[in-house]
Amino acid sequence: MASRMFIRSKSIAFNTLRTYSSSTKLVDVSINDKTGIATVTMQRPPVNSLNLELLTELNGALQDLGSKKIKGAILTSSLKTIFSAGLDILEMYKPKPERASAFWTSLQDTWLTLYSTPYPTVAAINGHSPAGGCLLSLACEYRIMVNNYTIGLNETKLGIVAPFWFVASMKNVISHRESELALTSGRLYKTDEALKVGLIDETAENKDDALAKAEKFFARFDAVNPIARLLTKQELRGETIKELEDRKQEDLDRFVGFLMLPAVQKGLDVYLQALKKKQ
Ligand SMILES: CCCCCCCC/C=C/CC(=O)SCCNC(=O)CCNC(=O)[C@H](O)C(C)(C)COP(=O)(O)OP(=O)(O)OC[C@H]1O[C@@H](n2cnc3c(N)ncnc32)[C@H](O)[C@@H]1OP(=O)(O)O
Repeated sequence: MASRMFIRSKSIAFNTLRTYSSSTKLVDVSINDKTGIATVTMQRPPVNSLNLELLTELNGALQDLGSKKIKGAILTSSLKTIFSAGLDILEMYKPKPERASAFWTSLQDTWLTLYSTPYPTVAAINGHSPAGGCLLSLACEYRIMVNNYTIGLNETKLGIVAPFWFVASMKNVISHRESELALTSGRLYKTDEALKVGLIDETAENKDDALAKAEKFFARFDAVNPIARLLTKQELRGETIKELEDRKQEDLDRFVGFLMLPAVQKGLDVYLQALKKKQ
């Protein structure tokens, strides 16, 4: 983990700022050359559900930013009412074991990259953000959420269990007690409720407001030594990162084994049917 961060901290010092824009099919990255702020936009309609391809592109984009001199990165969505619907349930429903392994590994890797970025990160949560969507935002350093949406780790509502690093991500942001209440009941918080428990840091009127507030958050570091900032982040996050790095294979085996259980497949089937019937 230490090497993950140190390599990137060197790149902060040696690269120069330049205008940058890159768009893959599922992720758009742009760097504002005046502010030095990168905006990473997930764009997988209809709901930005996280499949193998989106996660692979997102991880690549976040890693690339580690070699550029940026002031910070904002993670957001191109969709009007959804940040991310979480993991693509179709990746878990009747999966081929090899695809399920690649999918889960890409989620682990994306979380590891985002949780340990050398640059500051803000989630501009411009829509609903259940489960894996909430996980992505929890991996950022700061969360700004547009009013009247929902966020939370609702895994138990799908009959599945949030892995230890999902739980740790939440416990590192809100209290142990609130995490227990939230996770066991699969609670989705409305924006104002999320603010009250500290799951998000600020609310916003709309996406533009969220982006403007993110810029102000990054300005907090103008007078802070970037290496001191990074080492402090590493100190605070290192233990959680190391636990997943040490238990990555065990976590993968559990995930694939869990998906193969008939009761889990039945639960996902019921949940998917309910989602489709909603219309
Ligand atoms: C011990 C180790 C065990 C490990 C266990 C595994 C742990 C893994 C943890 C999982 C975390 C997850 O992320 S699971 C995903 C959880 N996500 C949700 O519960 C969200 C479900 N979706 C919604 O609530 C809503 O779609 C929405 C609020 C996000 C948006 O609502 P809206 O009304 O705008 O859109 P629709 O509901 O009509 O959806 C449009 C379209 O998208 C399909 N859809 C929605 N969400 C997902 C999804 N997560 N994956 C795949 N597909 C999704 C929905 O069915 C609609 O499809 P159709 O147009 O075909 O009907």
